[in-house]
Amino acid sequence: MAQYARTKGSIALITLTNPPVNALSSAVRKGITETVSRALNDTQVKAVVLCGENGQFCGGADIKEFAKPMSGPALVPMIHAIEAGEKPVVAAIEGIALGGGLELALGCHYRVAHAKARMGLPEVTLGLLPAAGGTQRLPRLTGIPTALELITTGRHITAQEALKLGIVDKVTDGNVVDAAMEMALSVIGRPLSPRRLSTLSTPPLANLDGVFEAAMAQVKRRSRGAMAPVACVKAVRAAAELPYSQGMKRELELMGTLMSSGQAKALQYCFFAQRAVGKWSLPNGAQWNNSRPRDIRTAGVIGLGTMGRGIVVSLVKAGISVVAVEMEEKQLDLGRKEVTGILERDAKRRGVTAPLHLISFALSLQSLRGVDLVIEAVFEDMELKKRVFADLSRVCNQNTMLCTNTSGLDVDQIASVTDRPPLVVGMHFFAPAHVMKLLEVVCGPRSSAEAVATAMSLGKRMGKVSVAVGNCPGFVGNRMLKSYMDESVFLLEEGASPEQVDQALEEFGFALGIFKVGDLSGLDVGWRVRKSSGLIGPDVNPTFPSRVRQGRRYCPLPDLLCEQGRWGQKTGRGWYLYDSAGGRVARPDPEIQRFLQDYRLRYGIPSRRISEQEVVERCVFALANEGFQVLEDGMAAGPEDIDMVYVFGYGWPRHRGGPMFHAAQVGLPRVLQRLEFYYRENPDIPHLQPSALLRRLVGAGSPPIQQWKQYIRSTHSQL
Ligand SMILES: CCCCCCCC(=O)CC(=O)SCCNC(=O)CCNC(=O)[C@H](O)C(C)(C)COP(=O)(O)OP(=O)(O)OC[C@H]1O[C@@H](n2cnc3c(N)ncnc32)[C@H](O)[C@@H]1OP(=O)(O)O
Ligand SMILES: NC(=O)C1=CN([C@@H]2O[C@H](COP(=O)(O)OP(=O)(O)OC[C@H]3O[C@@H](n4cnc5c(N)ncnc54)[C@H](O)[C@@H]3O)[C@@H](O)[C@H]2O)C=CC1
Repeated sequence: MAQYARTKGSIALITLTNPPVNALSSAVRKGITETVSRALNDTQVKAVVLCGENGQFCGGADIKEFAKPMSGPALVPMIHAIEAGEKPVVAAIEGIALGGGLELALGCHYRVAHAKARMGLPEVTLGLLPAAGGTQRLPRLTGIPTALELITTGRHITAQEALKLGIVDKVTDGNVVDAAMEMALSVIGRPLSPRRLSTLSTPPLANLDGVFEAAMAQVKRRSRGAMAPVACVKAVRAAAELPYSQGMKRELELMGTLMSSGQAKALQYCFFAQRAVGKWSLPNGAQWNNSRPRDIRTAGVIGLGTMGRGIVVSLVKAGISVVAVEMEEKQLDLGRKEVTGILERDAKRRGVTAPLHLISFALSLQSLRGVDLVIEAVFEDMELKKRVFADLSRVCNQNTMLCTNTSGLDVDQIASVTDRPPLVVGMHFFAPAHVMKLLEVVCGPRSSAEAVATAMSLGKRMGKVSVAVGNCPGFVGNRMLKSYMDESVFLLEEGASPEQVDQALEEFGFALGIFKVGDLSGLDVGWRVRKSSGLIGPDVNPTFPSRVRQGRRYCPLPDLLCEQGRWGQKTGRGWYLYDSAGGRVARPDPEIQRFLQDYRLRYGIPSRRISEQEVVERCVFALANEGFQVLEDGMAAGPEDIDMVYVFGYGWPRHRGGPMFHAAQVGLPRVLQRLEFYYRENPDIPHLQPSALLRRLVGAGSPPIQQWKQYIRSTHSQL
């Protein structure tokens, strides 16, 4: 899988051939090893050019092989043989040089890149480090601070940046292989020692300790609980302090620990899961590769509140012309100001002009007549949404697709008031919509394949991870979130404090604990939903116990908090105390302690000490348990879909793979046993009752997550 050709008389051209990204599979490594040896031994050959076929240099190690026993030649000696050889080797980098691909290029003596090429060492995102000498060669080339930044973030850089950092020697707009050949011919006979990165010292740096301590503190803050970034800092430190051979030993040691860790497995699972969710299908056989999306050039957004603003920004940044509609002048002005501000700040950061010419603002739905697609983001109120969709049916061209950003209402009911149910889907964004990467595409029973394909592909165009989900209350993400949130407040009733619960969840890896998230999003939002769904308010039978609703345990704590005007950050008080309304720094509030104590006294609930383990298990296993139910109900195509919803929409720690992967990693029998235990203790909490699918999987010997679909008994899958 590496072709060999002799060109221009004295140049050996070695081409990596392993589509689509020329990953370094064992066959490719064997091919490179053999062809490099052939070139070095061929007396006619004076220099070598290494390139990849189909416009891609190399996407790095073959990630699929990580799960298998190692076979074929190892990468490290292969790269070493290139570097140590007595003939100049030039890497011709087109498309990508990532991970092992860039390490291979760093082993070459010269590097020429195409102007559109991208490079990077993204191993950290897979729970690994660049263990083919990347952590040792890059610091010697760029200096320690740059290497630390690139290796700990895994950031891709452009050819221009690579040139500036000295990672490549030349950038060309033309044919990169021709340019590399030209360079190869020009360097024949020049000494190679200064080009062998492993033989160089890292550039001196004052305050080495300070730099590494700051880097370590930064990675620990940025990726709480993740092992790989910490190992990356340690490996680069070895490059700074040890000779190359000992640095390589340290790199290997650290890699060994990471490779066998659950985190690397989780992150690699996420890599493939993220790609798998794009391959959607519907029960009628329509799927990603047989359904054509429409080309969307113009869109309308209705409602310029929290969500509408971010949706407008996302569409405009994808190059789509947008008509933004509000119902009143004041909201329109506020929305216009916010959208313009976000786009201008973003453009300034990137040194480009803000695409403000793509947006127009209006106060009437009539302005949406000619658009290709509309996304509605008005208040979460079924009657209002139905009125808007009925109006849209009348106003818009009969071909216009109509989408709703509802966070949980029945998309089919909304579609039913239109003249075009097949062209209606849910496009459920997450706040802030221009930042969060998740898009749930809600497929109603009458949504056409074309509509689903269009929403999925539009999401991708906006840089989102689009996940197709079924049409049930709360869809996938919010439906599951309910059990997680319920558990967290039940724990407060039983003796925990908001900060104790949050700390346990943040230790687990969540970016923010559940109570901090609540304060951030506004506690009044859920309060309104509970009122409108009849859980609280005048419709509730006053003779019913306060802590029971619809036959199950109910916790009125969030309602009581809202009644006191504690709506979270916006009011300066919620589960925590803030300096002022709109404040961001959460402080524990003694008043909340008293409030919880009084509450427990009033309802005669004994307060007990709750362990961190119980907090995490009850919240996280309840979440996964609902996930099994979502699968059984046919609302998500597979566990990967659920996991990507949580990783990209809810701040789930990626190095734990998502709630379903986490359950598999903990061990399904253990999850089942703990859920059984907690359900025995709390028979009034139905979501702790283990799902039938979980029991079936345990009964079948806990098959790997990739096989779970075979055990789902849904007869009415929506996907
Ligand atoms: C202890 C001993 C020492 C061991 C030494 C370890 C050496 C190391 O240092 C370890 C490594 O190299 S780890 C790998 C580093 N490389 C990466 O992370 C790049 C991963 N790929 C990408 O970012 C995008 O696919 C990319 C940017 C390349 C392309 O993006 P696109 O959006 O254009 O396309 P995708 O849909 O993402 O990809 C197309 C198909 O290619 C598959 N694929 C991509 N990279 C792969 C890779 N590195 N290995 C295996 N498969 C890979 C991808 O799954 C997709 O497949 P299908 O979904 O089936 O089409
Ligand atoms: N806030 C959140 O975190 C999320 C909200 N959603 C959903 O997005 C939708 C909007 O929510 P938010 O943006 O939070 O609400 P919001 O209250 O911030 O904004 C709603 C906007 O719609 C406007 N509006 C109401 N009726 C209208 C009409 N007939 N024509 C034009 N504009 C009208 C209002 O003036 C207001 O500016 C809801 O369905 C909500 O459930 C979805 C995901 C997350």
